[in-house]
Amino acid sequence: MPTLGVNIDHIATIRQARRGTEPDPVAAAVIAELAGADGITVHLREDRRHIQERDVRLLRQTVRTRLNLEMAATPEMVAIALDVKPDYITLVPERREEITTEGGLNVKAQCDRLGKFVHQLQGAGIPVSLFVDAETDQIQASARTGAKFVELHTGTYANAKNEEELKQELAVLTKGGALAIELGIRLNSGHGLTYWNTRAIAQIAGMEELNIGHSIISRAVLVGLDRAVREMKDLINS
Ligand SMILES: CC(=O)[C@@H](O)[C@H](O)COP(=O)(O)O
Ligand SMILES: NCC(=O)COP(=O)(O)O
Repeated sequence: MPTLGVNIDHIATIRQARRGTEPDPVAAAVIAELAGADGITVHLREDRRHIQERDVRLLRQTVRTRLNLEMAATPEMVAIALDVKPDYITLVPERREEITTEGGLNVKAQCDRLGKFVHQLQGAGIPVSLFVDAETDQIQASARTGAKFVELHTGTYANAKNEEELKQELAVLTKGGALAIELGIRLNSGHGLTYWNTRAIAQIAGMEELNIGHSIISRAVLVGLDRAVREMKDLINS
């Protein structure tokens, strides 16, 4: 069964709404690890809309499991990564205007450029994963870059409108996963996974890690609200 990487970007999104200090993603990472997370994932976006460089540097010191740094393939981000040295890096596409990551990298169109980043990062001892759609040509191109992992983008599967679409997308991911394994690439998946759609993805042969954030943090807000309100009432009444 795959391991679970908990993406804590969404904790930082709440903090950045007030540009304040809470909730602190570093504290969230500790709680996630104590609850059994096998890894912590953060996406340091170029526009710094949620996770900040400060978070990544502190997490490097505090995370006891694995720190997965998601980032765009740019010289600025590579310099940060080489300095921080996360346990692994996931290269992802970024568009400033997007609300969240909308699809996988076009590795086929930028095989040489991405290959250079992969070579530089893996040469420094940091395994690289490429966030890709489960398409044959993208997975084949990923293999040509020398990246050790791919992370299959599960967003289209997560957005399926009915059972038939869900089945179709699951078949696409299963086929893509099999191709990655056949080509000797290790397999992760993530994006949009929830308490309802994750099990089937966890059962794909060779799946090593699922990176899940939004659904876990959304649930945490709801299951934690009762206690938070009670604590404030107690404080007021004390
Ligand atoms: C690459 C990916 O699927 C996730 O990391 C996702 O992008 C989380 O970051 P955002 O919440 O900024 O989209
Ligand atoms: N790479 C996917 C990830 O880290 C989490 O995505 P989401 O669960 O927040 O959609």
